[in-house]
Amino acid sequence: MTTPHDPAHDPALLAKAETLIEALPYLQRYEGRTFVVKYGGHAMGDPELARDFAEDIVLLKAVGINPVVVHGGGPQIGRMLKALGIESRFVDGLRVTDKQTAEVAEMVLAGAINKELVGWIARAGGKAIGISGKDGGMVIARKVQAKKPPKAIEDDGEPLVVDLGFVGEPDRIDTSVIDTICAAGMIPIIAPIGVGDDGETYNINADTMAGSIAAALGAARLFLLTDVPGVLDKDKQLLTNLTPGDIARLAQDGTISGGMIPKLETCVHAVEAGCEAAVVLDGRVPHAMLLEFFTSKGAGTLIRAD
Ligand SMILES: Nc1ncnc2c1ncn2[C@@H]1O[C@H](COP(=O)(O)OP(=O)(O)O)[C@@H](O)[C@H]1O
Ligand SMILES: CC(=O)N[C@@H](CCC(=O)OP(=O)(O)O)C(=O)O
Repeated sequence: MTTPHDPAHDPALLAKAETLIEALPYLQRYEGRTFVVKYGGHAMGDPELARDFAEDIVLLKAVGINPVVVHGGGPQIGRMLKALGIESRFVDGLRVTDKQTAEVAEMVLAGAINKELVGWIARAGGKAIGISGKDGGMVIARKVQAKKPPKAIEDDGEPLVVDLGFVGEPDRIDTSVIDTICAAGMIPIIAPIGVGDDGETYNINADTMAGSIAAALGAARLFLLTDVPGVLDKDKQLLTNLTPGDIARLAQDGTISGGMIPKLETCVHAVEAGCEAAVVLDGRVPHAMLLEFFTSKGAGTLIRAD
């Protein structure tokens, strides 16, 4: 004989219901708002994580939030350049981009990766439109000049200005293309490529692109998915809340370094220019974004203006 299953006393089912109820105030507060999510090239290698990511994005859309995805693809560009016998060189974390490299970057970002992500969203039951910053004249880029680190300072004491070639940063953003896609019930997937006033194609760092788009949209959140649990202190403990002032101190005392510096500069720019808050979180954790957003515990590091 079997005992009939009693859902009212099943602890696992009750826990699921509690999790949904815990999400209710967040759903009410953010309905109709925009979340910009940067999905980095490192996180894309694992198909299970890509599937989880797509499900999270489709869930956000289903509950009335407008997700806007900006993706990277640095490792994938590097592999394609290598296969073509072209060397990759980085200065200040930015890829030195000659004409041929710009063509490869556009092919990999706006072609292969962009359409792969559109496919993942479709498999999760959503509708995505894949575009780059060039489409609809959305992102007009200006050329970036990099300064080499202090050790490269020349004899006359002046930092050596390096010509990065066709590396850009957003100068002007027309958000009407994004608004149109969102209003049609679809999810924009954006490759970090822009066009200059000179008509040239510019390769834009994906964090920078996401931050500028979040600021232009006045997004409720900018999520930057990376390969660490968030910003860590000198004892490797997670710093859960930071302001631009805290970030300046952490940069000065050397707590943050490498790729985390431009990433946090992007967050500071975004929160000071109209985005409500930015979050650096671990893209290797399944459903990290949902945990951060829909539970009271949160995850990762939240950055708000002072
Ligand atoms: N204080 C810090 N906390 C966390 N990560 C840090 C810190 N300082 C430097 N980092 C480095 O920043 C890296 C994240 O930046 P980056 O490699 O540019 O990420 P992504 O490729 O995901 O854009 C981490 O993998 C880590 O090595
Ligand atoms: C100018 C510049 O460096 N552009 C980046 C664009 C891709 C990117 O940023 O990808 P991830 O987020 O995966 O690193 C590049 O060429 O690698």
